[in-house]
Amino acid sequence: VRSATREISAAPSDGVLWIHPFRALSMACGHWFPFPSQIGSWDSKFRPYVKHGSTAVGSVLFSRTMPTLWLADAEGIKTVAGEATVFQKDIETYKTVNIYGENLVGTEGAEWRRHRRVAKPAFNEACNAFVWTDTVRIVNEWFAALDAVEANQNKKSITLNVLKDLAQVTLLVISSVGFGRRASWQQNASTVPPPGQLMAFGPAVFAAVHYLFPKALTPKWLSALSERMYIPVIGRMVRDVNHAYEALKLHMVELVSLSRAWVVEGKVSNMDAALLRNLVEANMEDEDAAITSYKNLTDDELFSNTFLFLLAGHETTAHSLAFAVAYLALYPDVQQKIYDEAFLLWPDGVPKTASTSSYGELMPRLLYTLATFHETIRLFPPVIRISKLVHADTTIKAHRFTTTSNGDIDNVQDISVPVKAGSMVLVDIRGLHMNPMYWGPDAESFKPERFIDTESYKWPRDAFLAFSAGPRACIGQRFAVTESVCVLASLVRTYEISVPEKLRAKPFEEQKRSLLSWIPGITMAPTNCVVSLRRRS
Ligand code: HEM
Repeated sequence: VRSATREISAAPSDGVLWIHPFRALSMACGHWFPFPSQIGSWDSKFRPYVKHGSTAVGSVLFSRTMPTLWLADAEGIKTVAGEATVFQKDIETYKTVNIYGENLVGTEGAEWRRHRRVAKPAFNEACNAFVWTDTVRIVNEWFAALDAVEANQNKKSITLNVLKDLAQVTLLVISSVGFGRRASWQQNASTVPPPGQLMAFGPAVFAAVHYLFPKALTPKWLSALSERMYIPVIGRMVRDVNHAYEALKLHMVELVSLSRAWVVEGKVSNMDAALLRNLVEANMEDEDAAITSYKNLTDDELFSNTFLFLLAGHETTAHSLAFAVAYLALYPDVQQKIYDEAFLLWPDGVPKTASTSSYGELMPRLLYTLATFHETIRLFPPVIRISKLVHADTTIKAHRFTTTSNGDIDNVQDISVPVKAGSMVLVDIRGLHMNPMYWGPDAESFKPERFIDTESYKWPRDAFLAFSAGPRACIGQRFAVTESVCVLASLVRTYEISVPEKLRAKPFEEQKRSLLSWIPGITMAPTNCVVSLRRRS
């Protein structure tokens, strides 16, 4: 440990990192340990960097006696994100999502390029236009369901935890745009599965996401054994996990078979379910050749990417939207500005359907809504950190500084931190987002205006990393932003969002603590986005 500490001694050391930041234990006890002032805590924000007066802080990962450098520095992170051969993904940490095989997020180098080249062409402006039209269609279904609840309860407003509904919205959007599956809003766990299926589509995806960690932690022999004999305590759960993944696989087989048939019969247009079509076509090409052609996917990779996109394409966006809705309940002035923006677009209310051209016309007019979404994921980035393994000796730029009593950063000095091959660099997204060097002394406050450029101010692009950066940046960034802006504008145009009745008399800080509470999970997961919705006249 001592020699590992010496290797990164140019950065101040925070000591030993006892818990691997990407293991299940880090998620299980992430709220309490490491303590929030320590590096590696899910809730440390920028505190450890202030403690050490440096935007680069060293520590040693105990389980691998590996020197690790934590970075909350825009300049240093730009190098790490940009130099893809020196800083490679620590793919070990992505095994959890490799349930069905290798996929885009969990591969590196030539393998990763092969997956990315297959998927990338589907993420274009035509796809974003479909995201817009499908989101309008799906939020209308959601609003109709909300109105039905309101009418049933005979009340003027309803109170609900929006996360479940937003997960449903975002799942329906990725299923429709990416995979051509137009599922109904009404599906839930008790929906009778269609013939040949074990569960309805939506519930199968949610169950698989719910059981992601148990699935990754259960050895194959235990899964098989649980189907043959009674295993006390955990047997039932293991069987439920098996059931969920089998149910999802059956749906994926159906999606793939349909798409394959359409491709063979030449029935698909270039735009329809482009993501699925790309994956399927790559799987069909060169069937007899060895897997050396870049545009080729094995069956396992086809299913694994399908699962990955269903998961990554809805979970992060749903969590971000739920935090955003909680913020809108807490900050009525911000909500009013979104309403004003949305009213100009839709004076008669959100239309029941939208044409694909409305994306290009309306999206650029929702600048404040976009700023609000960005500000939400600055404060609550779903992915809070990314690990990279260092493959060659190199140096990383960072800064030393002092902090004044009002939180201002002072005496900033450039430093260069040498890192050796075999070390790990942890890109601390939440730390960077809370760094006052870029976001000012009020970096922890919610202010969408900081994402609006003016003549004298350009918001610091390099200090915003919610979608990562460089070649491994999120492939679905524009997809997520289009969908989220459309959901937020439509929701605010249709409903007034407020803090729920039982919190109204409480002090603001308590309301905030309650509505913005979260737990560590695959991503930062909101736990209590309970708001009151009243339909606007
Ligand atoms: C608010 C929503 C989203 C956020 C904040 C987000 C964030 C991120 C981040 C930080 C990464 C890099 C992860 C890493 O390197 O470990 C990433 C990668 C990825 N995201 Fe997203 N994402 C969002 C929505 C989406 C959507 C809607 C899709 C698909 C439709 C998607 C698909 C992916 C995929 C496939 C990757 C892996 C890309 C690669 O490694 O080449 N994401 N995302």
